[in-house]
Amino acid sequence: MTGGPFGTIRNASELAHGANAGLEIAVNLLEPIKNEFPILSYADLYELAGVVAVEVTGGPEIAFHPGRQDKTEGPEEGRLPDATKGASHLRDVFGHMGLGDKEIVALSGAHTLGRCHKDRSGFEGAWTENPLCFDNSYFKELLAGEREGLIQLPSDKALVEDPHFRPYVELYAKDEDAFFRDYAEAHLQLSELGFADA
Ligand code: HEM
Repeated sequence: MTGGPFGTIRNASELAHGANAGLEIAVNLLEPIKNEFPILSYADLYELAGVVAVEVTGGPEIAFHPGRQDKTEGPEEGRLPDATKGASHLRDVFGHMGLGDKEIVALSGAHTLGRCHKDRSGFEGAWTENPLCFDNSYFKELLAGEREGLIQLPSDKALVEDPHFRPYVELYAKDEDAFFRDYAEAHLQLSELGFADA
């Protein structure tokens, strides 16, 4: 199992990875908070920002345990998922982080928030009608199929097309509590990769 949050996204070299386009905006927004609370490591600060973002937009509470140590060297480019690829690629990338089918589908539900930008990923548009609200609408849209004005990436569509992913999409579309429970667990797991058992 490899990877984990070590705060290295603060480095210009990692921000320059294609899959991180646009993330310098979030990194820069967090810098004044780091200056005010230097006791927080960058790794803890970025993870805390993630759980707060999910919570304030209406999503589940996610446990947060501080204590991550920052590293100086980031990962090599090419470890993040490629939106133009399908199920086996997703299993490969997330498998290296110890995450399985349920976690892949649940975590993809974070696309209930935000949108794609042509000048960053090459894709354009939001996944849901209300991209500032964390709910299960991403899964409802996936099952309803593509429609004008909203986006579905090839990697999103893989979740409805793959017979092992699809049952989770169906479950989360009809049962938001199940989505919130599995999302919170998977997010916690991802946020504590490589972090001593707390
Ligand atoms: C399953 C594999 C995934 C792929 C291929 C993928 C790909 C992408 C792409 C291409 C964008 C658009 C970037 C842009 O143009 O600005 C995006 C945005 C986003 N992704 Fe993912 N993603 C994946 C998983 C995740 C996960 C696991 C999370 C969080 C738990 C996540 C959270 C987000 C959010 C919140 C945005 C919106 C950013 C914004 O509004 O600027 N994604 N993703």
